[in-house]
Amino acid sequence: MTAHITQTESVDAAPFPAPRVDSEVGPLRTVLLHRPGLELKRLTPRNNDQLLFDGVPWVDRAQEEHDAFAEVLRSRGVEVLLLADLLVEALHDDRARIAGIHSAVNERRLGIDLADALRSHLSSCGPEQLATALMTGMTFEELPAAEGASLVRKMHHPIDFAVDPLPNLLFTRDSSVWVGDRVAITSLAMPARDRETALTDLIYAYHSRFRRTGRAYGAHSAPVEGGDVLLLAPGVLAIGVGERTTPAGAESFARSALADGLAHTVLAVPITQERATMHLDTVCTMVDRDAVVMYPAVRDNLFAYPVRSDGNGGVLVDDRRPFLEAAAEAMGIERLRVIDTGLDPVTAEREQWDDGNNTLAVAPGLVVAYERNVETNERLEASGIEVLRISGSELGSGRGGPRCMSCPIDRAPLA
Ligand SMILES: NC(=O)NCCC[C@H](N)C(=O)O
Repeated sequence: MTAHITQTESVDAAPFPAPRVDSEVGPLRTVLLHRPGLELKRLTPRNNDQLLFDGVPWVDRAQEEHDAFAEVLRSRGVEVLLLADLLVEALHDDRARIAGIHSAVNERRLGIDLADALRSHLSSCGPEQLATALMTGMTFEELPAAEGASLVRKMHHPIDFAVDPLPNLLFTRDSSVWVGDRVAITSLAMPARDRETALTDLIYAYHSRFRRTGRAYGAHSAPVEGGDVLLLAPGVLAIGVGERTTPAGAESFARSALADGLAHTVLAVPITQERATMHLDTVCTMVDRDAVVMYPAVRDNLFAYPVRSDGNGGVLVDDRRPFLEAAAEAMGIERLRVIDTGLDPVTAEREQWDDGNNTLAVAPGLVVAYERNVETNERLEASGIEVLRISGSELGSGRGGPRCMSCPIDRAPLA
């Protein structure tokens, strides 16, 4: 599990206004994306399952699709920050370098000698080369030649990973999440993604842009992934509990958000523990102030445990209730509108698998969605939602859509 970095207390005048995110749909001003890079070229039919991809993507095309996604956002006035750029910039700080190297060198895998050698190799790298190693990983044959005598190295296959690649960096949604003016570094459940948070942690700790950003959640280790956290309205969070976020993760995230005054109500929402529904945002995302797009198969059996503060640093947990009812009440609205993703169960299941429900709101009633989910998009439009279509034939092989591939850093408040 990643150790969280204690944030520096620097009070340098920041050239950027303090960012914040209070909702899912407030006009998007700044977003963090990751343009897929060489780490995707590490995927093979032998390792793709373990690395959480459902196939082996055509990397050049995935990059083109991602560039088009970023361009759609820019064309709507959104500032796009790229994770690799932030990482390189942060790695100019020696403390960030130490943290990055520490996260990459696995002594259990490498043994003492090779771990030492790798540490000194990475220490000699410039910020760009180090960032590439941290994201792309290293095979044993890519280690510097000087370690040729290591038994560990001799006994590994040359293309085994000495440092694992991080192909799921593409899904920036999961490794950090903003609530109000604070950022939470999450705790990722799957070993293939564990190290991603070491990178978001060091970016938010050491990149000059985030020097004044406070932390939410703190150094908790119970799994919570950003794809499970929905900011339904200012002060109202929903947290999916399923394959990734655990009950303990939801409880500690809720406790922390309530104690910090970042939320008044947290809805813990059980979801089926399987790959197709790995996060809450695979079955439900907000498309307007009072509307969600939702997989019809879960519509009537999605429940929520409302969690509130007891006023004494503890929490009160209510009995479970239908999610839509509990959400509307906590949001202070009469009804949360639901746009179904197709009535025919086979189409609905196909489009859910292809992230039809995983939309990214650019503003109330304006979302980015994969073009392939034809029926879902038509239904959204029939309900008055404007859909910006992007292609995702290659991007989608990692099983994530526009919301998964984006971490909003700044949204304007809802009027
Ligand atoms: N929020 C999301 O649903 N993120 C998608 C993550 C996909 C990634 N391949 C994973 O299995 O974790």
